[in-house]
Amino acid sequence: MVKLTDDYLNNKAAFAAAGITVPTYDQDKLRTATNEHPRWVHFGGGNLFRAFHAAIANTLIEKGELDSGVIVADTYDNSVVDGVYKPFNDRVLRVITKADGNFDKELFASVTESLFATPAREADWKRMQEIFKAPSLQVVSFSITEKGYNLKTVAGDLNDLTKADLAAGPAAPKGNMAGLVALLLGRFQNGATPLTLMSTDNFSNNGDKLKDSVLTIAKGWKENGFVGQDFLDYLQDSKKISFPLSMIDRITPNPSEAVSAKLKDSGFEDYTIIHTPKHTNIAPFTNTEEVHYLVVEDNFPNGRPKFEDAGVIMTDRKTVGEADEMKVTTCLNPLHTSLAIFGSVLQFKSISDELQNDDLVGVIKQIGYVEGLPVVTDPKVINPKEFIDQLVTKRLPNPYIPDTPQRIATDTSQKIPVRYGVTIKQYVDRDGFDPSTLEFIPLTIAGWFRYLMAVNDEGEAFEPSPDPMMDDLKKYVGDIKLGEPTDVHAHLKDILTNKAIFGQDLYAVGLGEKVENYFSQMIAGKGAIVKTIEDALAKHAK
Ligand SMILES: NC(=O)c1ccc[n+]([C@@H]2O[C@H](COP(=O)([O-])OP(=O)(O)OC[C@H]3O[C@@H](n4cnc5c(N)ncnc54)[C@H](O)[C@@H]3O)[C@@H](O)[C@H]2O)c1
Ligand SMILES: O=P(O)(O)OC[C@@H](O)[C@@H](O)[C@H](O)[C@H](O)CO
Repeated sequence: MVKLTDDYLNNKAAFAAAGITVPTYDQDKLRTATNEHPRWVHFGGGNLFRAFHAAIANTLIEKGELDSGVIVADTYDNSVVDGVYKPFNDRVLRVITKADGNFDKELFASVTESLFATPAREADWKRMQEIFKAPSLQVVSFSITEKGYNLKTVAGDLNDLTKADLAAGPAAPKGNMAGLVALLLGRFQNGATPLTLMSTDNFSNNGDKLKDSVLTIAKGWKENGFVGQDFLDYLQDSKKISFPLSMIDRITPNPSEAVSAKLKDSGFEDYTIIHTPKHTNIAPFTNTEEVHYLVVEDNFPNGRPKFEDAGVIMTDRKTVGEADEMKVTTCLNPLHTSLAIFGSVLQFKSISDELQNDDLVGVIKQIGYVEGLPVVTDPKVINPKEFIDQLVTKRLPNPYIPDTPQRIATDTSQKIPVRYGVTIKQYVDRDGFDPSTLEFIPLTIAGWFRYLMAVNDEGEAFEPSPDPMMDDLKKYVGDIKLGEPTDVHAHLKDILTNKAIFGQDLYAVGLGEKVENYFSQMIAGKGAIVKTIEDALAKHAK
Protein backbone atom coordinates (compact mmCIF):
# COMPACT_ATOMS: atom_id res chain seq x y z
CA MET A 1 0.00 0.00 0.00
CA VAL A 2 1.15 3.58 -0.65
CA LYS A 3 -0.03 6.67 1.14
CA LEU A 4 0.04 10.39 0.40
CA THR A 5 2.76 11.18 2.92
CA ASP A 6 5.18 8.57 1.55
CA ASP A 7 8.45 9.82 0.07
CA TYR A 8 7.29 9.92 -3.54
CA LEU A 9 10.70 10.90 -4.92
CA ASN A 10 12.39 7.77 -3.54
CA ASN A 11 9.44 5.39 -3.87
CA LYS A 12 8.35 6.08 -7.41
CA ALA A 13 7.99 2.38 -8.18
CA ALA A 14 5.52 1.82 -5.35
CA PHE A 15 3.37 4.71 -6.57
CA ALA A 16 3.65 3.46 -10.14
CA ALA A 17 2.47 0.03 -8.98
CA ALA A 18 -0.65 1.73 -7.62
CA GLY A 19 -1.05 3.55 -10.93
CA ILE A 20 -0.22 6.96 -9.45
CA THR A 21 1.88 9.60 -11.20
CA VAL A 22 4.03 11.61 -8.78
CA PRO A 23 5.80 14.99 -9.02
CA THR A 24 9.45 15.27 -10.01
CA TYR A 25 9.95 18.29 -7.72
CA ASP A 26 10.86 18.24 -4.04
CA GLN A 27 8.00 19.54 -1.88
CA ASP A 28 10.31 20.49 1.00
CA LYS A 29 12.42 22.71 -1.25
CA LEU A 30 9.27 24.20 -2.71
CA ARG A 31 8.05 24.91 0.81
CA THR A 32 11.27 26.75 1.67
CA ALA A 33 10.97 28.80 -1.52
CA THR A 34 7.32 29.59 -0.71
CA ASN A 35 8.31 30.85 2.72
CA GLU A 36 10.87 33.12 1.09
CA HIS A 37 8.61 34.45 -1.64
CA PRO A 38 4.95 33.52 -1.43
CA ARG A 39 3.16 34.17 -4.73
CA TRP A 40 -0.24 32.50 -4.57
CA VAL A 41 -2.80 32.17 -1.76
CA HIS A 42 -6.08 30.32 -2.31
CA PHE A 43 -9.13 30.72 -0.07
CA GLY A 44 -11.49 27.72 0.04
CA GLY A 45 -9.43 24.57 -0.37
CA GLY A 46 -12.42 22.39 -1.28
CA ASN A 47 -12.76 19.80 -3.99
CA LEU A 48 -12.65 22.15 -6.96
CA PHE A 49 -9.39 23.72 -5.81
CA ARG A 50 -7.85 20.31 -5.19
CA ALA A 51 -8.86 19.02 -8.61
CA PHE A 52 -8.19 22.10 -10.70
CA HIS A 53 -6.15 24.95 -9.19
CA ALA A 54 -3.72 22.60 -7.46
CA ALA A 55 -3.26 20.88 -10.82
CA ILE A 56 -2.49 24.16 -12.58
CA ALA A 57 0.13 24.96 -9.95
CA ASN A 58 1.54 21.44 -10.25
CA THR A 59 1.91 21.80 -14.03
CA LEU A 60 3.64 25.18 -13.73
CA ILE A 61 6.00 23.95 -11.03
CA GLU A 62 6.88 20.92 -13.16
CA LYS A 63 7.59 23.22 -16.10
CA GLY A 64 9.83 25.40 -13.96
CA GLU A 65 7.50 28.36 -14.41
CA LEU A 66 6.27 28.69 -10.83
CA ASP A 67 8.92 28.93 -8.14
CA SER A 68 6.71 28.57 -5.09
CA GLY A 69 3.72 26.56 -3.92
CA VAL A 70 0.13 27.52 -3.18
CA ILE A 71 -0.83 28.49 0.37
CA VAL A 72 -4.34 27.27 1.09
CA ALA A 73 -6.55 29.13 3.53
CA ASP A 74 -9.95 28.17 4.83
CA THR A 75 -11.97 30.65 6.85
CA TYR A 76 -15.16 28.67 7.18
CA ASP A 77 -14.51 25.02 7.87
CA ASN A 78 -11.49 24.21 10.05
CA SER A 79 -12.11 20.50 9.43
CA VAL A 80 -10.94 20.98 5.84
CA VAL A 81 -7.51 22.18 6.95
CA ASP A 82 -7.26 19.80 9.91
CA GLY A 83 -8.84 16.85 8.13
CA VAL A 84 -7.35 16.68 4.65
CA TYR A 85 -4.42 19.10 4.44
CA LYS A 86 -2.30 19.02 7.58
CA PRO A 87 -2.37 15.23 8.20
CA PHE A 88 -1.39 14.57 4.58
CA ASN A 89 1.49 17.04 4.28
CA ASP A 90 -0.86 19.25 2.18
CA ARG A 91 -0.81 16.72 -0.66
CA VAL A 92 -3.72 15.67 -2.87
CA LEU A 93 -4.45 12.61 -4.96
CA ARG A 94 -6.47 13.80 -7.96
CA VAL A 95 -8.49 11.12 -9.78
CA ILE A 96 -9.91 11.82 -13.23
CA THR A 97 -12.83 9.46 -13.84
CA LYS A 98 -12.73 9.03 -17.60
CA ALA A 99 -15.68 8.18 -19.82
CA ASP A 100 -14.19 4.74 -20.61
CA GLY A 101 -14.16 3.89 -16.89
CA ASN A 102 -10.41 4.25 -16.48
CA PHE A 103 -8.88 6.47 -13.80
CA ASP A 104 -5.98 8.89 -14.22
CA LYS A 105 -4.38 9.21 -10.78
CA GLU A 106 -1.89 11.93 -9.95
CA LEU A 107 -0.34 13.10 -6.70
CA PHE A 108 0.09 16.86 -6.33
CA ALA A 109 2.54 18.42 -3.87
CA SER A 110 1.89 21.92 -5.16
CA VAL A 111 0.26 23.07 -1.91
CA THR A 112 2.95 23.86 0.64
CA GLU A 113 1.01 25.27 3.57
CA SER A 114 -2.57 25.19 4.88
CA LEU A 115 -4.06 27.62 7.37
CA PHE A 116 -7.36 28.12 9.12
CA ALA A 117 -6.97 31.83 8.65
CA THR A 118 -9.25 33.51 11.15
CA PRO A 119 -8.41 35.46 14.33
CA ALA A 120 -9.98 32.57 16.22
CA ARG A 121 -6.84 30.58 15.39
CA GLU A 122 -4.20 33.09 16.35
CA ALA A 123 -1.06 31.45 14.94
CA ASP A 124 -2.60 30.81 11.53
CA TRP A 125 -4.06 34.32 11.42
CA LYS A 126 -0.69 35.88 12.24
CA ARG A 127 0.98 33.78 9.58
CA MET A 128 -1.59 34.89 7.00
CA GLN A 129 -1.07 38.52 8.01
CA GLU A 130 2.65 38.06 7.30
CA ILE A 131 1.97 36.44 3.93
CA PHE A 132 -0.32 39.31 2.92
CA LYS A 133 2.45 41.80 3.68
CA ALA A 134 4.91 40.03 1.34
CA PRO A 135 5.61 42.14 -1.80
CA SER A 136 6.14 38.88 -3.75
CA LEU A 137 2.48 37.86 -3.31
CA GLN A 138 0.80 38.15 -6.69
CA VAL A 139 -2.50 36.27 -6.61
CA VAL A 140 -5.18 35.50 -4.06
CA SER A 141 -7.74 33.19 -5.61
CA PHE A 142 -11.08 32.03 -4.21
CA SER A 143 -13.48 29.09 -4.49
CA ILE A 144 -15.53 29.72 -1.37
CA THR A 145 -19.03 29.06 -2.77
CA GLU A 146 -21.53 31.80 -3.68
CA LYS A 147 -22.50 32.37 -0.05
CA GLY A 148 -18.90 33.15 0.85
CA TYR A 149 -19.25 36.60 -0.74
CA ASN A 150 -22.71 37.39 0.57
CA LEU A 151 -23.09 40.14 3.14
CA LYS A 152 -26.88 40.41 3.04
CA THR A 153 -30.09 38.85 4.30
CA VAL A 154 -32.91 37.52 2.13
CA ALA A 155 -34.55 40.97 2.43
CA GLY A 156 -31.42 42.67 1.04
CA ASP A 157 -30.16 44.28 4.28
CA LEU A 158 -26.67 43.78 5.68
CA ASN A 159 -26.67 40.60 7.75
CA ASP A 160 -25.90 40.60 11.48
CA LEU A 161 -22.39 39.21 11.06
CA THR A 162 -21.47 42.01 8.66
CA LYS A 163 -23.07 44.67 10.87
CA ALA A 164 -21.06 43.38 13.83
CA ASP A 165 -17.83 43.38 11.77
CA LEU A 166 -18.45 46.95 10.60
CA ALA A 167 -19.03 48.08 14.17
CA ALA A 168 -16.03 46.22 15.60
CA GLY A 169 -13.44 47.14 12.97
CA PRO A 170 -10.47 45.26 11.52
CA ALA A 171 -8.80 44.02 14.73
CA ALA A 172 -10.63 40.68 15.00
CA PRO A 173 -13.03 40.21 12.06
CA LYS A 174 -15.46 37.30 12.22
CA GLY A 175 -16.84 37.22 8.67
CA ASN A 176 -14.98 35.92 5.69
CA MET A 177 -14.98 39.16 3.67
CA ALA A 178 -14.13 41.31 6.70
CA GLY A 179 -11.17 39.00 7.33
CA LEU A 180 -9.97 39.52 3.77
CA VAL A 181 -10.26 43.31 4.04
CA ALA A 182 -8.34 43.25 7.33
CA LEU A 183 -5.54 41.33 5.58
CA LEU A 184 -5.56 43.84 2.72
CA LEU A 185 -5.30 46.66 5.25
CA GLY A 186 -2.12 45.04 6.55
CA ARG A 187 -0.72 44.96 3.00
CA PHE A 188 -1.69 48.59 2.48
CA GLN A 189 0.05 49.64 5.68
CA ASN A 190 3.20 47.73 4.74
CA GLY A 191 4.16 49.08 1.35
CA ALA A 192 0.80 49.08 -0.42
CA THR A 193 2.16 46.63 -3.02
CA PRO A 194 -0.30 45.63 -5.78
CA LEU A 195 -2.25 42.36 -5.66
CA THR A 196 -4.85 40.44 -7.65
CA LEU A 197 -7.97 39.02 -6.01
CA MET A 198 -9.28 36.36 -8.38
CA SER A 199 -12.68 34.84 -7.71
CA THR A 200 -13.22 31.46 -9.35
CA ASP A 201 -16.72 30.88 -8.09
CA ASN A 202 -19.72 30.14 -10.24
CA PHE A 203 -21.43 33.39 -10.89
CA SER A 204 -21.35 35.95 -13.62
CA ASN A 205 -19.20 38.99 -12.93
CA ASN A 206 -17.64 37.14 -9.99
CA GLY A 207 -14.76 39.63 -9.75
CA ASP A 208 -17.21 42.52 -9.52
CA LYS A 209 -19.12 40.81 -6.75
CA LEU A 210 -15.90 40.21 -4.82
CA LYS A 211 -14.94 43.86 -5.29
CA ASP A 212 -18.37 45.00 -4.16
CA SER A 213 -18.17 42.94 -0.96
CA VAL A 214 -14.61 44.13 -0.23
CA LEU A 215 -15.60 47.77 -0.74
CA THR A 216 -18.77 47.42 1.34
CA ILE A 217 -16.64 46.36 4.31
CA ALA A 218 -13.94 48.96 3.67
CA LYS A 219 -16.48 51.80 3.30
CA GLY A 220 -18.23 50.72 6.49
CA TRP A 221 -14.93 50.79 8.33
CA LYS A 222 -14.17 54.23 6.92
CA GLU A 223 -17.57 55.53 8.07
CA ASN A 224 -16.85 54.16 11.51
CA GLY A 225 -13.40 55.77 11.61
CA PHE A 226 -11.29 52.59 11.41
CA VAL A 227 -9.60 53.30 8.05
CA GLY A 228 -8.89 56.37 5.96
CA GLN A 229 -9.82 57.36 2.43
CA ASP A 230 -6.29 56.40 1.34
CA PHE A 231 -7.09 52.73 2.03
CA LEU A 232 -10.25 52.99 -0.06
CA ASP A 233 -8.24 54.65 -2.84
CA TYR A 234 -5.77 51.75 -2.73
CA LEU A 235 -8.57 49.19 -3.06
CA GLN A 236 -10.19 51.11 -5.93
CA ASP A 237 -7.02 51.76 -7.93
CA SER A 238 -6.90 49.04 -10.60
CA LYS A 239 -3.12 49.40 -10.84
CA LYS A 240 -2.99 48.39 -7.18
CA ILE A 241 -5.78 45.90 -6.54
CA SER A 242 -7.46 44.07 -9.41
CA PHE A 243 -10.55 41.89 -9.33
CA PRO A 244 -10.47 39.99 -12.63
CA LEU A 245 -13.49 38.12 -13.89
CA SER A 246 -13.19 34.40 -14.47
CA MET A 247 -15.15 31.50 -15.86
CA ILE A 248 -14.37 28.12 -14.38
CA ASP A 249 -15.78 24.80 -15.46
CA ARG A 250 -14.95 21.33 -14.27
CA ILE A 251 -17.61 19.08 -12.80
CA THR A 252 -16.00 18.04 -9.54
CA PRO A 253 -18.36 15.93 -7.48
CA ASN A 254 -17.93 15.24 -3.82
CA PRO A 255 -15.52 12.34 -3.22
CA SER A 256 -17.36 9.17 -4.08
CA GLU A 257 -17.55 5.87 -2.20
CA ALA A 258 -17.12 3.98 -5.49
CA VAL A 259 -13.87 5.82 -6.25
CA SER A 260 -12.73 5.34 -2.66
CA ALA A 261 -13.32 1.57 -2.91
CA LYS A 262 -11.37 1.35 -6.17
CA LEU A 263 -8.46 3.31 -4.67
CA LYS A 264 -8.38 0.94 -1.74
CA ASP A 265 -8.32 -2.05 -4.10
CA SER A 266 -5.50 -0.50 -6.11
CA GLY A 267 -3.26 -0.20 -3.04
CA PHE A 268 -3.81 3.39 -1.94
CA GLU A 269 -4.16 3.77 1.80
CA ASP A 270 -5.73 7.24 2.15
CA TYR A 271 -9.16 6.43 0.76
CA THR A 272 -11.36 7.54 3.69
CA ILE A 273 -13.97 10.24 3.01
CA ILE A 274 -14.74 12.88 5.65
CA HIS A 275 -18.15 14.52 6.10
CA THR A 276 -17.46 17.59 8.23
CA PRO A 277 -19.93 19.12 10.72
CA LYS A 278 -20.13 22.11 8.36
CA HIS A 279 -21.22 19.84 5.51
CA THR A 280 -18.03 19.77 3.46
CA ASN A 281 -17.57 16.35 1.89
CA ILE A 282 -13.89 15.89 1.32
CA ALA A 283 -11.14 13.26 1.31
CA PRO A 284 -7.39 12.91 0.83
CA PHE A 285 -8.35 12.25 -2.80
CA THR A 286 -10.61 14.21 -5.12
CA ASN A 287 -12.53 12.96 -8.16
CA THR A 288 -13.19 15.07 -11.20
CA GLU A 289 -13.95 14.93 -14.91
CA GLU A 290 -11.55 15.22 -17.84
CA VAL A 291 -13.13 18.25 -19.51
CA HIS A 292 -12.19 21.60 -18.00
CA TYR A 293 -12.19 25.27 -18.89
CA LEU A 294 -10.74 28.24 -17.04
CA VAL A 295 -10.99 31.65 -18.70
CA VAL A 296 -9.48 34.60 -16.83
CA GLU A 297 -9.34 38.35 -17.40
CA ASP A 298 -5.66 39.17 -17.78
CA ASN A 299 -5.32 41.90 -15.17
CA PHE A 300 -2.58 41.17 -12.64
CA PRO A 301 -0.90 44.38 -11.42
CA ASN A 302 1.77 42.54 -9.41
CA GLY A 303 2.49 40.01 -12.19
CA ARG A 304 1.30 36.41 -12.28
CA PRO A 305 2.32 32.82 -12.91
CA LYS A 306 2.21 31.86 -16.60
CA PHE A 307 -1.26 30.36 -16.26
CA GLU A 308 -1.63 29.99 -20.03
CA ASP A 309 1.11 27.34 -19.97
CA ALA A 310 -1.21 25.20 -17.85
CA GLY A 311 -4.10 25.56 -20.29
CA VAL A 312 -5.80 28.63 -18.81
CA ILE A 313 -7.34 30.96 -21.39
CA MET A 314 -6.06 34.44 -20.51
CA THR A 315 -8.06 37.09 -22.28
CA ASP A 316 -9.82 40.43 -22.06
CA ARG A 317 -12.62 41.33 -19.66
CA LYS A 318 -15.37 41.33 -22.28
CA THR A 319 -14.54 37.82 -23.48
CA VAL A 320 -14.45 36.44 -19.94
CA GLY A 321 -17.78 38.08 -19.16
CA GLU A 322 -19.31 36.46 -22.22
CA ALA A 323 -17.78 33.04 -21.50
CA ASP A 324 -18.97 33.24 -17.92
CA GLU A 325 -22.52 34.28 -18.79
CA MET A 326 -22.54 31.52 -21.38
CA LYS A 327 -21.61 28.84 -18.87
CA VAL A 328 -23.17 30.03 -15.63
CA THR A 329 -26.39 31.67 -16.78
CA THR A 330 -27.42 29.72 -19.87
CA CYS A 331 -25.48 26.70 -21.10
CA LEU A 332 -24.44 24.66 -18.03
CA ASN A 333 -25.41 25.73 -14.54
CA PRO A 334 -29.13 26.41 -15.21
CA LEU A 335 -29.37 22.88 -16.63
CA HIS A 336 -27.49 21.50 -13.63
CA THR A 337 -29.77 23.24 -11.12
CA SER A 338 -32.87 21.96 -12.92
CA LEU A 339 -31.47 18.42 -12.68
CA ALA A 340 -30.64 19.08 -9.01
CA ILE A 341 -34.15 20.19 -8.09
CA PHE A 342 -36.11 17.62 -10.09
CA GLY A 343 -33.57 14.90 -9.33
CA SER A 344 -34.00 15.51 -5.59
CA VAL A 345 -37.82 15.41 -5.61
CA LEU A 346 -37.87 12.45 -8.00
CA GLN A 347 -35.40 10.54 -5.80
CA PHE A 348 -32.51 10.24 -8.24
CA LYS A 349 -29.12 9.60 -6.66
CA SER A 350 -27.01 10.22 -9.73
CA ILE A 351 -26.89 12.85 -12.47
CA SER A 352 -25.93 10.30 -15.10
CA ASP A 353 -29.08 8.29 -14.19
CA GLU A 354 -31.18 11.41 -14.71
CA LEU A 355 -29.74 11.65 -18.20
CA GLN A 356 -31.42 8.30 -18.95
CA ASN A 357 -34.80 9.93 -18.33
CA ASP A 358 -36.16 11.41 -21.57
CA ASP A 359 -38.37 13.97 -19.82
CA LEU A 360 -35.55 15.40 -17.70
CA VAL A 361 -33.32 15.49 -20.77
CA GLY A 362 -36.19 17.26 -22.54
CA VAL A 363 -36.41 19.89 -19.81
CA ILE A 364 -32.69 20.69 -19.80
CA LYS A 365 -32.55 20.83 -23.59
CA GLN A 366 -35.40 23.34 -23.55
CA ILE A 367 -33.66 25.43 -20.89
CA GLY A 368 -30.32 25.29 -22.70
CA TYR A 369 -30.96 25.29 -26.44
CA VAL A 370 -34.38 26.96 -26.62
CA GLU A 371 -34.53 29.46 -23.75
CA GLY A 372 -30.85 30.15 -23.01
CA LEU A 373 -28.93 29.95 -26.29
CA PRO A 374 -30.80 32.76 -28.11
CA VAL A 375 -29.63 35.33 -25.53
CA VAL A 376 -26.02 34.13 -25.39
CA THR A 377 -23.32 36.38 -26.79
CA ASP A 378 -20.78 34.07 -28.42
CA PRO A 379 -17.52 34.48 -26.45
CA LYS A 380 -15.60 33.06 -29.49
CA VAL A 381 -13.09 31.24 -27.26
CA ILE A 382 -15.71 28.49 -26.72
CA ASN A 383 -18.63 27.76 -29.07
CA PRO A 384 -21.86 27.87 -27.01
CA LYS A 385 -23.85 25.36 -29.06
CA GLU A 386 -20.96 22.87 -29.10
CA PHE A 387 -20.54 23.47 -25.37
CA ILE A 388 -24.16 22.40 -24.67
CA ASP A 389 -23.82 19.47 -27.10
CA GLN A 390 -20.73 18.24 -25.24
CA LEU A 391 -22.47 18.72 -21.89
CA VAL A 392 -25.69 16.92 -22.77
CA THR A 393 -24.24 14.09 -24.83
CA LYS A 394 -20.90 13.40 -23.13
CA ARG A 395 -20.32 15.05 -19.76
CA LEU A 396 -23.62 14.67 -17.91
CA PRO A 397 -24.33 11.09 -19.09
CA ASN A 398 -20.83 9.85 -18.14
CA PRO A 399 -21.65 7.18 -15.52
CA TYR A 400 -18.14 7.40 -14.10
CA ILE A 401 -18.63 11.00 -12.96
CA PRO A 402 -20.11 10.27 -9.54
CA ASP A 403 -22.18 13.43 -9.31
CA THR A 404 -25.48 13.75 -7.48
CA PRO A 405 -28.48 16.08 -7.66
CA GLN A 406 -28.13 16.52 -3.90
CA ARG A 407 -24.65 18.10 -4.23
CA ILE A 408 -25.79 20.52 -6.87
CA ALA A 409 -28.95 21.40 -4.89
CA THR A 410 -26.77 22.75 -2.07
CA ASP A 411 -27.29 26.52 -1.56
CA THR A 412 -29.80 26.80 -4.42
CA SER A 413 -31.13 30.09 -3.02
CA GLN A 414 -27.72 31.62 -3.73
CA LYS A 415 -27.68 30.33 -7.29
CA ILE A 416 -31.19 31.15 -8.56
CA PRO A 417 -30.45 34.85 -9.25
CA VAL A 418 -27.48 33.97 -11.43
CA ARG A 419 -28.67 30.76 -13.02
CA TYR A 420 -32.15 32.00 -14.02
CA GLY A 421 -32.39 35.68 -13.06
CA VAL A 422 -29.83 36.80 -15.64
CA THR A 423 -31.61 35.09 -18.54
CA ILE A 424 -34.98 36.44 -17.40
CA LYS A 425 -33.42 39.91 -17.34
CA GLN A 426 -32.11 39.44 -20.88
CA TYR A 427 -35.65 38.61 -22.01
CA VAL A 428 -36.87 41.76 -20.24
CA ASP A 429 -34.18 44.08 -21.60
CA ARG A 430 -33.65 42.93 -25.17
CA ASP A 431 -35.76 43.89 -28.15
CA GLY A 432 -37.58 40.97 -29.68
CA PHE A 433 -37.63 38.95 -26.45
CA ASP A 434 -40.62 38.53 -24.14
CA PRO A 435 -40.05 36.94 -20.70
CA SER A 436 -43.63 35.65 -20.61
CA THR A 437 -42.72 33.23 -23.43
CA LEU A 438 -40.38 31.33 -21.08
CA GLU A 439 -41.78 27.99 -19.91
CA PHE A 440 -39.04 25.72 -18.60
CA ILE A 441 -37.28 28.29 -16.42
CA PRO A 442 -40.57 29.03 -14.58
CA LEU A 443 -41.25 25.29 -14.46
CA THR A 444 -37.92 24.82 -12.67
CA ILE A 445 -38.59 27.72 -10.30
CA ALA A 446 -41.95 26.12 -9.46
CA GLY A 447 -40.04 22.86 -8.97
CA TRP A 448 -37.78 24.64 -6.49
CA PHE A 449 -40.76 25.71 -4.36
CA ARG A 450 -42.05 22.16 -4.58
CA TYR A 451 -38.57 20.96 -3.47
CA LEU A 452 -38.63 23.42 -0.53
CA MET A 453 -41.71 21.57 0.79
CA ALA A 454 -39.23 18.76 1.59
CA VAL A 455 -41.71 16.15 0.35
CA ASN A 456 -40.83 14.04 -2.68
CA ASP A 457 -43.11 13.18 -5.60
CA GLU A 458 -44.18 10.01 -3.77
CA GLY A 459 -45.42 12.16 -0.90
CA GLU A 460 -42.61 11.11 1.46
CA ALA A 461 -40.51 13.53 3.51
CA PHE A 462 -36.89 13.99 2.42
CA GLU A 463 -33.99 16.06 3.72
CA PRO A 464 -33.18 18.92 1.33
CA SER A 465 -29.52 19.82 0.82
CA PRO A 466 -28.05 22.52 3.08
CA ASP A 467 -28.96 26.10 2.16
CA PRO A 468 -28.23 29.23 4.21
CA MET A 469 -31.78 30.51 3.58
CA MET A 470 -33.60 27.22 4.13
CA ASP A 471 -35.40 28.24 7.33
CA ASP A 472 -36.69 31.48 5.78
CA LEU A 473 -37.72 29.81 2.55
CA LYS A 474 -39.50 26.85 4.11
CA LYS A 475 -41.91 29.30 5.76
CA TYR A 476 -43.47 30.04 2.38
CA VAL A 477 -44.44 26.46 1.53
CA GLY A 478 -43.88 24.34 4.65
CA ASP A 479 -47.58 24.08 5.57
CA ILE A 480 -48.84 23.00 2.13
CA LYS A 481 -50.19 19.43 1.90
CA LEU A 482 -50.24 17.48 -1.36
CA GLY A 483 -53.73 17.13 -2.83
CA GLU A 484 -55.37 19.67 -0.51
CA PRO A 485 -56.92 22.92 -1.74
CA THR A 486 -54.27 25.63 -1.43
CA ASP A 487 -54.25 29.36 -2.08
CA VAL A 488 -50.99 29.25 -4.04
CA HIS A 489 -50.94 32.99 -4.72
CA ALA A 490 -51.18 33.75 -1.00
CA HIS A 491 -48.23 31.44 -0.35
CA LEU A 492 -45.92 32.59 -3.14
CA LYS A 493 -46.77 36.23 -3.76
CA ASP A 494 -44.21 37.67 -1.35
CA ILE A 495 -41.33 35.52 -2.53
CA LEU A 496 -42.03 35.81 -6.27
CA THR A 497 -41.59 39.58 -5.99
CA ASN A 498 -38.19 39.21 -4.28
CA LYS A 499 -35.61 40.82 -6.55
CA ALA A 500 -32.70 39.57 -4.44
CA ILE A 501 -33.65 36.02 -5.39
CA PHE A 502 -35.02 36.37 -8.93
CA GLY A 503 -33.43 39.62 -10.05
CA GLN A 504 -36.97 40.77 -10.98
CA ASP A 505 -40.47 40.97 -9.60
CA LEU A 506 -41.66 37.88 -11.46
CA TYR A 507 -45.25 39.15 -11.63
CA ALA A 508 -44.10 42.36 -13.27
CA VAL A 509 -42.46 40.39 -16.10
CA GLY A 510 -45.36 38.01 -16.68
CA LEU A 511 -43.86 34.98 -14.95
CA GLY A 512 -45.40 35.08 -11.47
CA GLU A 513 -48.71 33.50 -12.46
CA LYS A 514 -46.92 30.96 -14.62
CA VAL A 515 -44.81 29.79 -11.67
CA GLU A 516 -47.94 29.68 -9.48
CA ASN A 517 -49.72 27.64 -12.12
CA TYR A 518 -46.93 25.08 -12.48
CA PHE A 519 -46.62 24.89 -8.71
CA SER A 520 -50.39 24.27 -8.36
CA GLN A 521 -50.08 21.37 -10.78
CA MET A 522 -47.09 19.97 -8.88
CA ILE A 523 -48.94 19.85 -5.53
CA ALA A 524 -52.00 18.08 -6.92
CA GLY A 525 -50.95 14.78 -5.37
CA LYS A 526 -48.47 11.93 -5.67
CA GLY A 527 -46.77 11.76 -9.06
CA ALA A 528 -47.86 15.29 -9.91
CA ILE A 529 -44.33 16.53 -10.59
CA VAL A 530 -43.71 13.87 -13.22
CA LYS A 531 -47.08 14.66 -14.79
CA THR A 532 -46.47 18.43 -14.78
CA ILE A 533 -43.16 17.94 -16.57
CA GLU A 534 -44.74 15.59 -19.13
CA ASP A 535 -47.58 18.04 -19.79
CA ALA A 536 -45.23 21.02 -20.12
CA LEU A 537 -43.09 19.15 -22.62
CA ALA A 538 -46.14 17.98 -24.59
CA LYS A 539 -47.50 21.53 -24.79
CA HIS A 540 -44.43 23.70 -25.07
CA ALA A 541 -41.34 21.77 -26.21
CA LYS A 542 -39.90 23.22 -29.39
N1 LIG B 1 -17.34 21.46 -7.76
C1 LIG B 1 -17.57 21.92 -9.00
O1 LIG B 1 -17.99 21.18 -9.91
C2 LIG B 1 -17.34 23.36 -9.32
C3 LIG B 1 -17.09 23.71 -10.64
C4 LIG B 1 -16.95 25.04 -10.98
C5 LIG B 1 -17.01 26.00 -9.99
N2 LIG B 1 -17.23 25.64 -8.70
C6 LIG B 1 -17.26 26.72 -7.69
O2 LIG B 1 -16.44 26.37 -6.60
C7 LIG B 1 -17.18 26.44 -5.38
C8 LIG B 1 -16.64 25.42 -4.42
O3 LIG B 1 -16.85 24.13 -4.97
P1 LIG B 1 -16.16 22.88 -4.29
O4 LIG B 1 -16.48 21.72 -5.12
O5 LIG B 1 -14.75 23.16 -3.98
O6 LIG B 1 -16.99 22.80 -2.93
P2 LIG B 1 -16.54 22.09 -1.58
O7 LIG B 1 -17.78 21.91 -0.80
O8 LIG B 1 -15.68 20.93 -1.84
O9 LIG B 1 -15.62 23.19 -0.87
C9 LIG B 1 -16.14 24.43 -0.50
C10 LIG B 1 -15.04 25.25 0.13
O10 LIG B 1 -15.57 26.56 0.39
C11 LIG B 1 -15.46 26.84 1.79
N3 LIG B 1 -16.65 27.61 2.16
C12 LIG B 1 -17.93 27.17 2.20
N4 LIG B 1 -18.75 28.16 2.63
C13 LIG B 1 -17.97 29.23 2.86
C14 LIG B 1 -18.22 30.54 3.36
N5 LIG B 1 -19.44 30.94 3.68
N6 LIG B 1 -17.16 31.38 3.49
C15 LIG B 1 -15.91 30.98 3.16
N7 LIG B 1 -15.61 29.75 2.70
C16 LIG B 1 -16.63 28.89 2.56
C17 LIG B 1 -15.38 25.49 2.47
O11 LIG B 1 -14.77 25.58 3.72
C18 LIG B 1 -14.58 24.69 1.46
O12 LIG B 1 -13.21 24.95 1.58
C19 LIG B 1 -18.62 26.25 -5.81
O13 LIG B 1 -19.55 26.81 -4.93
C20 LIG B 1 -18.65 26.94 -7.15
O14 LIG B 1 -18.89 28.33 -6.99
C21 LIG B 1 -17.37 24.33 -8.34
O1 LIG C 1 -20.50 24.38 -7.41
P1 LIG C 1 -21.83 25.02 -7.17
O2 LIG C 1 -22.34 24.66 -5.83
O3 LIG C 1 -21.87 26.47 -7.49
O4 LIG C 1 -22.83 24.38 -8.21
C1 LIG C 1 -23.01 23.01 -8.34
C2 LIG C 1 -22.69 22.56 -9.76
O5 LIG C 1 -23.65 23.05 -10.67
C3 LIG C 1 -21.35 23.06 -10.20
O6 LIG C 1 -20.43 22.74 -9.22
C4 LIG C 1 -20.90 22.43 -11.50
O7 LIG C 1 -20.45 21.13 -11.26
C5 LIG C 1 -19.82 23.24 -12.10
O8 LIG C 1 -20.24 24.56 -12.29
C6 LIG C 1 -19.31 22.68 -13.39
O9 LIG C 1 -18.26 23.46 -13.84
